[in-house]
Amino acid sequence: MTSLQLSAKEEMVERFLDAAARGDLNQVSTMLSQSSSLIKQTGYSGWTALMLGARNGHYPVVEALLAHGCDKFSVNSSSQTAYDIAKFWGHRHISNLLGRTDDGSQRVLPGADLHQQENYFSRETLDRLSAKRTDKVWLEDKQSGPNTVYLLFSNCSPMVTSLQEDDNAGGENQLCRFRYETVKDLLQKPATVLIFLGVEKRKKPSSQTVDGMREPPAWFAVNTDEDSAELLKRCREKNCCFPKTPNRDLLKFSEEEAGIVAQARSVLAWHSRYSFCPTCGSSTRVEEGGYKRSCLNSDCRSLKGVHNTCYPRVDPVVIMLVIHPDGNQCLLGRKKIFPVGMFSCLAGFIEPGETLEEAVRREVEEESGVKVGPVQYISCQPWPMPSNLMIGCLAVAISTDIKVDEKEIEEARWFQRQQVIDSFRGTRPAFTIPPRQTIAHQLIRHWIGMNSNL
Ligand SMILES: NC(=O)C1=CN([C@@H]2O[C@H](COP(=O)(O)OP(=O)(O)OC[C@H]3O[C@@H](n4cnc5c(N)ncnc54)[C@H](O)[C@@H]3O)[C@@H](O)[C@H]2O)C=CC1
Ligand SMILES: [Mg+2]
Ligand SMILES: [Mg+2]
Ligand SMILES: [Mg+2]
Ligand SMILES: [Zn+2]
Repeated sequence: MTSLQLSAKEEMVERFLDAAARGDLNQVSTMLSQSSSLIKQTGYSGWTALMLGARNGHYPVVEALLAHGCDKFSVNSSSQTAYDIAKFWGHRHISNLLGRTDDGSQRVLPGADLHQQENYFSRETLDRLSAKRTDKVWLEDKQSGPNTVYLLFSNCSPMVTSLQEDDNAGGENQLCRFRYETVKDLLQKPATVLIFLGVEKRKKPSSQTVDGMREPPAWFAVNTDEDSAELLKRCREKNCCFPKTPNRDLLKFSEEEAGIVAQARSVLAWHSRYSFCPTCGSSTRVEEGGYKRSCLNSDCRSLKGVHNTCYPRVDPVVIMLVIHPDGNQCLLGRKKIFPVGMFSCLAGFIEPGETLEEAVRREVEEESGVKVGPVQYISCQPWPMPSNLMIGCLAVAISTDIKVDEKEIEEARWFQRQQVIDSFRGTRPAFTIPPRQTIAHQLIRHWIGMNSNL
């Protein structure tokens, strides 16, 4: 396409991108002051100004774009961020700048790659204030506070409002929020479980108003055995519901709400499964803002010393993308229950007395027959179904013959890097990639972004 065929706007975007690629800081700054939206535009190459500045080693341009608040996590069509590009081309000073976390911790851990992937269910919107869980007076005061927020759960599913897709950034479900007056009768019922989730994290001090002087709102989750139709009557909005496909619907929240749901649902699921003392079978009492169950039998061993049976459990699971020794293929598998055509990373529960590296090697060999050498941790994800912690790793295979364990896996296959890229793009997909909310999706994306030939 010649420049004559470009619209005025497209032409401006191309001039801006060209300035960033050439390292013309003056022109980049001038154009940004005229039109700030240029910062997120991509040209025909699918690259942003930040990516082009990073590709060509223009530190001042990258610095200026970051100062203007550009999104350093946006990716090009090969799923690479500006950081990946700078690192690949050996512009260390730029990859260090792009990889820097806000607290400057990269300087404390030199050489560490601190550009951590944020996974769905991982965002901490609330400050858990765990020290307040034993402060009964403070907790009771918070329960009836005028700005306290309650979430209602039935059978460990949250009550939600279903939104049209564009109503809410990234989410189709929104948690229904209640005040004390609407739920206070429920709190009196013996079967109700109340969890203190935390208080809202303070926003930056710049937005200080009269409101800013108040204590941040506390959040609680309530699970009751009241009939779900009765619970819905408390809600004045028309389209509130308890989702019919609870697990799938947990993937439809905004990032902020997903983190809260992960916390609440895992703790509530623990209560629903551990109502009696695991040590002696007696009844238990809920304590510490819903974070402890103490045995009511005064002779019980669980009351002496610290017993992990009194606290909510987390089950660690390793999930790994196994890379072929040639570096250009990855191993994916499918379970019978997966949607048709979907392949995902292999995964498995860590067993007692096992390191995460050994768990990766054992699970991969059990499920696919492939032997694994080096293992590298990448990122993790709370997975509240009911309370797993998915520990995401890359692993390098040292053998390649596949022999699946048919009890666990229907099929496992090596996929070429190009097949994976095509599947991300949706062009001639060889298989379906798991949804973006899963750490499996993010691990596959990470590998694609890591060692591509730009
Ligand atoms: N977020 C994500 O991207 C993904 C999440 N997952 C989650 O990881 C979990 C584990 O993966 P699998 O391949 O099923 O594990 P797996 O390969 O260890 O096999 C599951 C079997 O392990 C046994 N097991 C051992 N400890 C267990 C425990 N604490 N809880 C339940 N079963 C236990 C059971 O016999 C179960 O049938 C799944 O339940 C799934 O929810 C799995 C894949 C992707
Ligand atoms: Mg498995
Ligand atoms: Mg297994
Ligand atoms: Mg297993
Ligand atoms: Zn007991």
